[in-house]
Formats: sequence, C-alpha cells, structure tokens
Amino acid sequence: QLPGLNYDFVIIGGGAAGNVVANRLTENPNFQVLVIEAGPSNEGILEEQVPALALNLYAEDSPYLWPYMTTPQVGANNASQRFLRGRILGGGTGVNEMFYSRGSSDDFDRYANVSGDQGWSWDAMLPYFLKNEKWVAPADHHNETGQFDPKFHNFTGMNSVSLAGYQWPMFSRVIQTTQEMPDEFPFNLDYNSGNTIGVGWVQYTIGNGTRSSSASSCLGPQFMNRTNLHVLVNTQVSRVLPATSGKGKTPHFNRVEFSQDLKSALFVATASKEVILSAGAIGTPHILMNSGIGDKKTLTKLGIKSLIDLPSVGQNFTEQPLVPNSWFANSTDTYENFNNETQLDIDLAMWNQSRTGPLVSPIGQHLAFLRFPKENSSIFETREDPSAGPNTGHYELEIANGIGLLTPIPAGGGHFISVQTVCAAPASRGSVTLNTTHPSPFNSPLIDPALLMDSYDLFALKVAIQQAVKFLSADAWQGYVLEPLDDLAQALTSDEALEAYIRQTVVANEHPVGTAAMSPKNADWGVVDPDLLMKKATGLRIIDASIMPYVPSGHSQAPTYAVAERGADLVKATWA
Ligand SMILES: Cc1cc2nc3c(=O)[nH]c(=O)nc-3n(C[C@H](O)[C@H](O)[C@H](O)COP(=O)(O)OP(=O)(O)OC[C@H]3O[C@@H](n4cnc5c(N)ncnc54)[C@H](O)[C@@H]3O)c2cc1C
Repeated sequence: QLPGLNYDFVIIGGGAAGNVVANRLTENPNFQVLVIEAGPSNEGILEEQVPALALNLYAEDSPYLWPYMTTPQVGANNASQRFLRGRILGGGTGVNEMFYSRGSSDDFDRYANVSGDQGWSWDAMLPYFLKNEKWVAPADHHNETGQFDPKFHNFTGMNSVSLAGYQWPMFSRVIQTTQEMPDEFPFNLDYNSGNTIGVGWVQYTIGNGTRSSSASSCLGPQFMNRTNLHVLVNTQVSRVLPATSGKGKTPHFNRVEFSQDLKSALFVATASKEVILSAGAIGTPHILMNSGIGDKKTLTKLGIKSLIDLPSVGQNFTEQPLVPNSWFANSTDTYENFNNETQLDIDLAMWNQSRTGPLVSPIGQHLAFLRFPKENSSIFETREDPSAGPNTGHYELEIANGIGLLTPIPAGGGHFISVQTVCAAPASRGSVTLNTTHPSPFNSPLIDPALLMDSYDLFALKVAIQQAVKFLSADAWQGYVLEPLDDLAQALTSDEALEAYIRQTVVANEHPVGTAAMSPKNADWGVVDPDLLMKKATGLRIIDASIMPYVPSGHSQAPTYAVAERGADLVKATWA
C-alpha cells in the first residue's frame, strides 16, 4: 500500500544499485523514497536463496528474468541469443552467480581519468566497496587463513560476502597448479585487493549458505521498518517526464510514469528532489529513449518527441564474451550429482536443516585473472591494449567443478570439469536501441552486445582457451582430467577449428555496462556528468552499471554496489 504518489526521491529499478541508494537515502528520516521495480518480490523463492540452485532461475519462461533476446550476432554465426537480466527485487543480484569481484585498481583509475573526477579512482572507491561489504565466515566455518586478505575487507557492512562453504576435492589441485606453474598461473591471495592478477579463492555474495542480494541486504526487515521507505513491485516504468510548469530552457525531470498491467492505467509519481534511474544497462537507456532522451534524429523518426539530444544514450554497450570449455573428469564428486534427484533431496534437506552441504555455493570455485603470455603480447605492437593496466587481466578463467555453462551433457553422461574463458577487457562495442517495428515502451529494446565484432576479442579468447588447456596440463590434474568434450577436442586441432568453435559457443557474460556512460562536464559525448546527473537536464540522476564507461575487468555487481554507494553520497551532498 502506497501512502500516495508524491515523494522526495523516486528510484526506478530495485536492483543492485537502486536498493543501495534507497537504503542510504532513507537513513535520513526526512527523505521520503519510493522504489519502483518491474519484477516480483524476492521473498520465499527457494532457487533465489539456495546458491547451487541459481541455474534453475534461468529457465526459458522464468518469471524472474526479462524476456530479452539479442539481435543476430554476426560474430557468433548470426545467432540470436537469450540475454539474461534479473526482473525481481534485487535485479541481477537476485539471479546472478554471486561471484564477488571488484575489478582492478586500473579499472577505477581509468574511470577517474576518463571522467575527469578523481572521486572515481581506486583509492577513492575502495572505501565504498568496504562500506557495502560484510565479510562473514563460510558456511562450513573452515579455516580461511591463506584464502583471502582481511585487510581489504569490512566485517560490518550490509552485504554478506564469504568464501566457498563446501570443500570439493578438486580445490587442492587448483592450488597445486599455482605452485607447479607460478610464472604462468601465480597464486593471488586476494583478487579484490586492486591487483587482480593470478589464481585465487573465489569470494561470493553469500552469507550463512544463502544468497545475499541487494534486496535481502539493503531492504532487509530492519530497513523495511523505516516509515520513509516504500517499495512497489510488479510495476514497470515507461517514461520519465519533465515538469509541467517550466523552470527555464533546461528540462527538469520530476515525474515517473508507470503501469502495472503494461497496457493501460498509467500512473505518475512525483519526485520533489530527484528522479533516480537505476534500471540497469538495458533498462536505463530503454527508459531514456522512450522519454525522448537520446539521438534526436533517430527518436524523431520513431515519432518520439525529442527532449534532450544525447546521441550516446544506448551506445558504447560493452559486454565480455565467454566461452565455456569442458573436460570429462575422473571423479564422482562434481556438480553432476545434483542431476540425481535422490541426491538433490538429501542435499536440500541438509541445506534446510543447517545451511550447509554442497548446495551452499554456486558453480565455479576459483577465478583467475591473467595477462597474455609474452608470445601473445606482440599484438599490442600494432593495436592499443584494451585492458586498463598491469593489474588487470586480459582474460579470465573460471574453474568449475562440473560441465560448462549451457553445455549439454553428452549422451553417455559422466562427470566433468570446466574452465570458462572470458575476454575480460573486450574491444567490441554494441548498442541498445528502440525496436522500430514495436516502439511501445513495454516492448523489449534491440540488444546488440556485438559479440566478437572486434577481432581482438576473438584473439583474446583463443589465448584464454590455450591457457586453460595449459592450466589443466599441470601434474596436479594427472589422472583427474580426462579427454575434452568432442567439440573442444575438435577445436584444439587447428587455429581455424578453434575460431569456429569460439564463434559457435560464445555467449555474453551478463556484465553489460556503458550505455549511459559518464564523461567530463561539457564533453560532447556521454550521458551523465561525473556526479551522475543527466547532461542537459535537471532533476534526473543515473546510478547503476550503465554509467561505467568501460566494463570492469572482473564481475560487475561489486563495482555497481560501489558506484551506488558513492552515488548515494553524491545525492546526499546535493540535498544536505
Ligand atoms: C544471469 C546473471 C549472472 C550474473 N552473474 C554475476 C556474478 O556472478 N557476479 C557479478 O559480479 N555479476 C554478475 N552478474 C551481473 C550483475 O548482477 C549486474 O552487473 C548488476 O546486477 C547490475 O546492477 P544494476 O543495478 O545496474 O542493474 P540490475 O541489478 O539489473 O537492476 C535493475 C533493476 O531495474 C529493474 N527495471 C528495469 N527496467 C525497469 C522498468 N522499466 N521499470 C521498473 N523496473 C525496471 C529490473 O527489473 C532490475 O531489478 C550477473 C547477471 C546475470 C543476469
């Protein structure tokens, strides 16, 4: 039940960023805040809570995802792919794989340099990462010594982060590989220190064996008790609207139009201080363009009245391409056990009883962020290195105790190990644009992540797969790793075969950013200023993953949390 339609702040999107901002603003009892979220409440959804069941959230007709498809991806054999985005209170943090990885110090220093605001540098942002984080013991309470560096963590924040809470037998082999091949695969005690390079123990947004999302952390019962915090779920925003009475030439946005049946009965909520757009890297540019904010020529052609001419809206879409690679494993202790219903029932009973057992962690237990070996670095003699600097991986390996993401289990079944390979700093740039044949604000936009459109990304994935093969060639894996699955075995026969395999199997890593990028004040590109206020307007601020001008070289939820923590401080400073 809403008290009315007038607030100080209206936040569009209850995802990673939106819920942080809602929490921080309602610390001030004088601020009335409304969050509008398209998806349902996160409460009572078992798959959302049990880490290892996260994959069940991705069913074709999932009620917790937007029904998005990409445009045909030229770099991926013209395939249109699903593009997963959370549509639930918590947004991406309610459906994601819970990897907690901040990116490198170089990533943030580059944001500072590109935006002209040192407040986005690593040194300035580390306190915001810490403010958000609550490091907790892993579910099995094992000894964490030597698995993370406490000096880079906070034990008193909001959002639980922990190490894997169940010990699979293959873990020791990963660490043994770092000892056998320290030059190529060095051990990194904590890839969240700013220096990501090496192989480390994975950190997850998990506490007490349960997902910690922005909904369960920032909108927990102790916060929902605040009488100034209001959350409206199952409600989709169509547009932001300018004030009806003029405040001069610059449009002033103070109203948000939304619907609950996605056809009629459009309501309008008013924000006396700011409208904050936190609908994510797809939702945010979509709402902006529907509202007449974007490339004037394109919007006019679609019959949308242009309010602000900002051609960068929806452009610079940056996404990491990922290729899953799987091998048969000589083990009976892998994720494939969850496919056995009896075993799953036993594991679920254990989770229900004590929040322990194999279901307390999602797929993937070790992450490696690595630079190209010397012999591959010569590529930078002829082109610019898209990575942000020496602390930043060119590629990432995600080492998982089961078959790769989306990889069908071979007919004969079996147990598997996979190393998912990611181009961590891609050079391709895509776009989010309006669907010209169905321009209703409630229809999906055209999503083009431009997978492998720049040949560098293909090159990076080739190196990554070759390095994954090398990683598993260490003595540590003798007798454990058997032959690769057929398609990978074929791929490893020639350079052409490897390229064909990558184009056939590449998917988006679900870390989109950049579609409402920040740029220096008065720059002729970008969508928001470094204080995240919309250019050429007043009253409208964007706080979410879309403002990052480059994709962070790790995973995007932790950077988004930090952006939101700083964003909330910027809002508070404006209204102090
Ligand atoms: C399947 C998947 C796996 C991932 N795995 C990881 C991982 O392991 N680690 C990691 O770091 N990152 C991961 N990510 C990415 C991470 O979750 C995102 O980077 C992060 O959630 C982005 O935060 P955001 O606030 O920008 O957007 P979101 O968290 O997506 O929040 C946007 C919210 O706005 C709502 N919204 C959008 N449009 C409207 C509208 N018109 N009206 C009302 N509400 C609207 C959405 O429903 C959503 O709740 C994953 C993402 C996905 C989808």
